[in-house]
Amino acid sequence: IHKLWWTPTRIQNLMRLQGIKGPSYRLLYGNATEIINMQTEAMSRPMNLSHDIFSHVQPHIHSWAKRYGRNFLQWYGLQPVLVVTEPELCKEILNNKDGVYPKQKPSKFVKKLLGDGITMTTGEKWVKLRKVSNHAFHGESLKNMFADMKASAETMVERWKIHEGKEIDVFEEFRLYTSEVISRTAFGSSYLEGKTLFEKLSKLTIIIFRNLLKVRFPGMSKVFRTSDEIESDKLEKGIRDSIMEIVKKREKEATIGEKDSFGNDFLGLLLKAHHGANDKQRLSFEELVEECRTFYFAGQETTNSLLSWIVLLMALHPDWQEEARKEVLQLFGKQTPNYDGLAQLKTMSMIINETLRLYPPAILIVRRVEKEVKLGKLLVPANVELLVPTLALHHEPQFWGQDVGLFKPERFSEGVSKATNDNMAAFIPFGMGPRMCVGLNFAAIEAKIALAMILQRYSFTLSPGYVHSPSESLTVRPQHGVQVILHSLQ
Ligand code: HEM
Repeated sequence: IHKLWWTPTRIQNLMRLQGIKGPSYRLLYGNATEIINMQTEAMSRPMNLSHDIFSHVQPHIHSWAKRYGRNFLQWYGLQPVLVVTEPELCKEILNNKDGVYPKQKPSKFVKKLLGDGITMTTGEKWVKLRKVSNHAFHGESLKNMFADMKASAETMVERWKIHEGKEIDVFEEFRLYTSEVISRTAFGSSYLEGKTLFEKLSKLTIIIFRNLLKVRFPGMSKVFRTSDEIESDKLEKGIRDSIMEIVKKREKEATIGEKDSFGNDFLGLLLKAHHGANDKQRLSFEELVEECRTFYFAGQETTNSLLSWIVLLMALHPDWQEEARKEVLQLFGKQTPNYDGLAQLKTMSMIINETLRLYPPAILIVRRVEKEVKLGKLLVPANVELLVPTLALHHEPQFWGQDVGLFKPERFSEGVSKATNDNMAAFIPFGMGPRMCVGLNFAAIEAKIALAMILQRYSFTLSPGYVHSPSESLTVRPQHGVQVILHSLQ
């Protein structure tokens, strides 16, 4: 009774007294059933070709924010979740100056994907992991990865030759491309070598999303295991085995004891940290495997969706497609784009930003309150989760104007701070503060090189077969792919 009724009622009352309303807590399930029903209903309706996707993808947040106000309380089962869309509060949470808003505790399904790796962990362990990935995905290291990205993009556009004049599903194509890029650049491997690993990651992602809101009686898993629990255990083991194979192969190739013998890519750096002499910096084998799993996932899913949405938007807006092509041809002609030149693609950056605003691949950022804390004027009790809904902020007319749902890359013509009126929390596709995306620059270069090479060779129009259905499955992805017709420019 204490856990199921007294605590939720106390928290609900405490928040109501401070003006924070929300859908009422329901015994054991909280608002999980309502959320699932609203999402199922929204997904069952076809969507017209509009970019007003907020009410379609997150109908509960859309409708409850309207009904209860900018900040409201909802319940994932017994877990109270404070949804925060007030920019000042979002900033306070994400900047996390005093370390009072750590990452949420992952559910047992999420743990199978992300473990206690960089995206989930805190404290000294996070500092140690972040140091390795900062080194691997910034500055010179990033420049060194460019040749592999270019080669992967070349392979992709070569493959497209057989689709000239025909329909092509770019979501599927970018899945291969982004898998190839992260395999080659970070792990010195290839998509084919990691094929089963990616397939298992993809299946695990679907299971995780399916179970995010499922409520189970405490201790139930010890008595009865669902088919998803059994399947996810198998997938977790399969992923681990595939990663071990890649790691062992690299270890074998290396001459232990020689400087840099493990290589300078991400896997090489992880192995160096694993075999390193410094106790404090050393990674255990478990930590190494977790990091590989995280980057195989984070490095692929997000950029895959982003590239697909960009192509959709450029197919719908041929004027912007033409502008972007003009810029690429002016800078590179028909030559393969070079690393430094990519930074000068201004129109393309505007298109990327506007796509990230309308279709941010990562739509929720979650933190938790460990001990009672003052957030702005609100007193938030311990164990409440805080949810910063990126999609809601990116689709807020108060920040972006009444044309919020329109694709208008010109918003970003004078940079992000001008586009947001210095309201930093209005545009956070890569998060904000110390936990901001490690792969931001990597993703930007990966996207630009692919788009530049496509624009040099092809124009594209939307296929009549395309069905618009942005759906959430850890990232916002096109449920039925993005089909376009390719027209050769050669
Ligand atoms: C369009 C592409 C991408 C988007 C939209 C994106 C989005 C995000 C967001 C919103 C966060 C912050 C999460 C939070 O604060 O809780 C994040 C963190 C992270 N991202 Fe990305 N990401 C992208 C690409 C990548 C790539 C390519 C990689 C790897 C190469 C990557 C690796 C990570 C990692 C490791 C973190 C955790 C950082 C930490 O907690 O210190 N991401 N990403």
